Amino acid sequence: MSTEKNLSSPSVSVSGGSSSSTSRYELCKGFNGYDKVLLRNPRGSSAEVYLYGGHVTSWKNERREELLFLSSKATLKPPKAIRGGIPICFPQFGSHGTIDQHGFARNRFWIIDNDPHPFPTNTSNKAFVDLIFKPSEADMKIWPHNFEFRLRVALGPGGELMLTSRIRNTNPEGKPFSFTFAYHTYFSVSDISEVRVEGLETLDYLDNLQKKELFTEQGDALTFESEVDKIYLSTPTKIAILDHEKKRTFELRKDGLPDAVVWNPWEKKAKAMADFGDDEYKHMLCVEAAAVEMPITLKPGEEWKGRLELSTVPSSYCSGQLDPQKVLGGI
Ligand SMILES: O=P(O)(O)OC[C@H]1O[C@H](O)[C@H](O)[C@@H](O)[C@@H]1O
Repeated sequence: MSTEKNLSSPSVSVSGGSSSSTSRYELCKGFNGYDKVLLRNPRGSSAEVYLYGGHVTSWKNERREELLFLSSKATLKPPKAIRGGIPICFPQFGSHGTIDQHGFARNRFWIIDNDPHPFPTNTSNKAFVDLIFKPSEADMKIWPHNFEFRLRVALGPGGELMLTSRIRNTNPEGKPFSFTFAYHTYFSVSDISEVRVEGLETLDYLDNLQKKELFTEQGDALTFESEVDKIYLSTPTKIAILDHEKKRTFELRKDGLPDAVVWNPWEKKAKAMADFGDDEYKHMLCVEAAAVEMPITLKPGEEWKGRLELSTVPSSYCSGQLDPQKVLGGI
């Protein structure tokens, strides 16, 4: 079954969030009849978010080109998470803890929050949706904490995709909790051998393929010739993913998320994944804004905010400009 006919196909839609003359989003039925939210901006860019997982599955530019990778074998069958797009890993990233891989936010149903907590709103952003996820009693048996997880997904005027997570500790009896987190973004790339990542050179990383041991990256931009699964520590707020063949550079900006995970399963692991095509590793790269090394701790009443912004620029504009010193200096 093709992805177009499944996870990406819109059907009947209902407008929502009509606090202004233009609606902020449309609610449609997507794959298997599951609800998804469609965001569009007037210049033609768009994004799609399934309520299952609060999961962004599509982000298209003005020319309607898909910018995120979504596997042709992706399914929407709870409790399986959707393979591709932007899964939310919470309250645990990977196997760094005692609960299931990547936590449970990615395989729970979120709801639309039409009355979100006060949010600093950029008036030029007309396309956005607020989602909320609160744990059920069953979730509290897995992870015994009360929380409210608010996710805003917005499409900027220039087609940039912005995700803001706000997680609040609502434990009644004064109990703090700690969590790890990632926006597990799957970027669509023309050919993995033509891709380089700038902004992570010379940094320390934990290598998941080598028992999470600590190493230091060499001075060059990252390129890819084999499986990679690394957690870069204390990374700059800007990272660039250059796709030479497409002459396109993704810019990833993040806030509140010090780490960055880089993952490509390569051939052998790709073949072992039921919801991933054998050759699809050539056309994707995960670069994940994350907080893994130092878990985030919240006391009751406290809130944490983690923000991701994705945009694209022509490669020639960006290449070579993201040297770590400039990036760290915020230039
Ligand atoms: O298959 P999933 O549970 O979605 O995980 C997919 C991948 O996610 C992250 O990038 C981890 O670092 C990898 O170790 C993991 O294989």
